[in-house]
Amino acid sequence: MSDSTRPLRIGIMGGTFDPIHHGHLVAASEVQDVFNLDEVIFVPTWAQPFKKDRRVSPAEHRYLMTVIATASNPRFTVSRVDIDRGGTTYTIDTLHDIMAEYPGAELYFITGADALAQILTWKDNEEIMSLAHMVGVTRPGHVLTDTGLPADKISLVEVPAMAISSTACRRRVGRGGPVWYLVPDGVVQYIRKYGLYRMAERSASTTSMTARVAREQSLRKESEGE
Ligand SMILES: Nc1ncnc2c1ncn2[C@@H]1O[C@H](COP(=O)(O)OP(=O)(O)OP(=O)(O)O)[C@@H](O)[C@H]1O
Ligand SMILES: O=C(O)c1ccc[n+]([C@@H]2O[C@H](COP(=O)([O-])O)[C@@H](O)[C@H]2O)c1
Repeated sequence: MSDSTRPLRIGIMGGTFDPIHHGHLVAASEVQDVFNLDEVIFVPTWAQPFKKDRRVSPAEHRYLMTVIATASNPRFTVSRVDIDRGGTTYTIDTLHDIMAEYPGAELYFITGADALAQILTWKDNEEIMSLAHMVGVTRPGHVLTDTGLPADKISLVEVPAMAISSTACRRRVGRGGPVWYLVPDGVVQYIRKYGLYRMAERSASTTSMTARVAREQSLRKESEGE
């Protein structure tokens, strides 16, 4: 329950969310509980600086999937600040935008162990840590550590292990596999409705088609005695 005499405590979960999955949701829910956060704001990126060489789904799809996934939790909201600002998504800008919307709030920026390990390479990371408390959460396959980071600015939280990544979800859909129970039901249906992540399937089938045509051509040449 929120205490009106203390500042609002706002969690921020930034992510590419392509698609959002239960690993993101469990992490946010656990941190909300541990720090008694009034709200956790999910902030889909526009262009994450370290993912610029990747194909990423249009921001509106990622935003809508995030809205669908979080709709049932009264403490979860979704912000468009990174999408509407556009350009490269730097967390320092995210924090300034959220601070402008919630003056005086205490900010808690939530990251998985993999993202936390890179934080010293983020733009203006010292200022980031002066504006928000960083909360690193456990993630299967990654070591959660605060080595080299200022102890008073970081907390480490163990969350139920969810061995899920957006990459694995995209690959599953691409090969026609299920993502039920890895992502919320509404997100499964959204992915199907808009045919997201089928490129991998198409390019795989194109590749196998190309290989088959080449094989057929070489067999024909052999039989024609060339
Ligand atoms: N299974 C998980 N458990 C804990 N934290 C997670 C998990 N998946 C993602 N996160 C954290 O959520 C934030 C947003 O992650 P992101 O949207 O990049 O998902 P991802 O699964 O890592 O995506 P991709 O596979 O496309 O790189 C990051 O801080 C990341 O570390
Ligand atoms: O500010 C930076 O330099 C920076 C560099 C890499 C990642 N981030 C942020 O880290 C969050 C998680 O990103 P991602 O791609 O792992 O979902 C997201 O909010 C990104 O904007 C931020």
